[in-house]
Amino acid sequence: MPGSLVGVDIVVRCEGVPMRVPSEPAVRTEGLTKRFGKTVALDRLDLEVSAGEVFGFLGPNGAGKSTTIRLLLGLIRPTSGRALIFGIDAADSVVAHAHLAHVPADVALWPDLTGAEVLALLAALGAGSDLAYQAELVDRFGLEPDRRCGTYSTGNRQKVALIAAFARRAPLLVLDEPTSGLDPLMEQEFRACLREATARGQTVFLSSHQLAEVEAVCDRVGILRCGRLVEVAGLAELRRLRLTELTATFADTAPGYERLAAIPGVESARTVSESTVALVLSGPPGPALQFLATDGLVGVAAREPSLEEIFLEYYGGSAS
Ligand SMILES: Nc1ncnc2c1ncn2[C@@H]1O[C@H](COP(=O)(O)OP(=O)(O)OP(=O)(O)O)[C@@H](O)[C@H]1O
Repeated sequence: MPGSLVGVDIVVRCEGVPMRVPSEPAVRTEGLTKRFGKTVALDRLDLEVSAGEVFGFLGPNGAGKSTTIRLLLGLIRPTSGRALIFGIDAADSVVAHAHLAHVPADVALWPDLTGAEVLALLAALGAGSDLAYQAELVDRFGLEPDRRCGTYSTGNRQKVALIAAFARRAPLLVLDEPTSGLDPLMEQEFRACLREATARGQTVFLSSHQLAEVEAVCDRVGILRCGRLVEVAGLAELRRLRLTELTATFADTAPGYERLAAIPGVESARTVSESTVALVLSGPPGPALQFLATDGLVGVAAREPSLEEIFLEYYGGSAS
């Protein structure tokens, strides 16, 4: 039995369990902690994801993302604290799994079954799937359903798991690095599926390394570092944490560092080339623009920080 499908297996046993109306938060963790020997994989995580939200869960390798997801799925027991899925203790996995669909980071499938057979099996095991939508997704993801899973690439295995999860009518989707094997076209399809899921009212808990993806699809983001949640914020809030970079190009020599660094609101300045300087601003750009607006100025560009830069800032310049 492929380990990655353990979550799906649990759903089998909850057929017929009545779906609870999700009035509780989709995910709530209270002091959730997991130690493996001396390693503190997750340290007192307090997190709440509202029903209907798309929540991005970011962190470098080893930060504790997969441990959190395994705790949410009830696959491992917390050392202390607890995780709740729509108010149900994740440890009560038979009931909790009736409310979620899961896509693991490493999708393992039965190698001798075809994609179509695996999808049929997963739909039959689950607590309810939309088969017409599943067939539509097979087309949209360009999956060749008649091939045996043993011949599928990583991306194709991921497609099977995604199609099965998106077709499942579960109020919570837990997606662990779901697009790492998909090409850009399929990533667009994935994003369309996410929009359709949220339009149906489903909640999405998305663990990802792909910052552009998180930026494109998530309402809020939690950043995990060494097992600790260092930030939970909306994307706009996260961007405000960072400074703005202004690049100015002159016809001749750009002003020197000392003069630039003295401008109010300039956090730092660097020389890009003899004629170009880059300023990092913490406040309104007026004073810097006034200083720069001389006859010699030939170009100026302001840049909003990407989530990646914000993310890297948390890790002191290193994402891993
Ligand atoms: N079964 C285990 N036994 C011992 N240590 C473990 C176990 N599972 C995870 N860890 C450790 O717990 C920490 C968190 O690991 P986890 O897999 O949750 O990180 P992650 O954020 O998912 O990383 P990645 O992005 O690389 O998947 C790491 O230090 C890891 O080595």
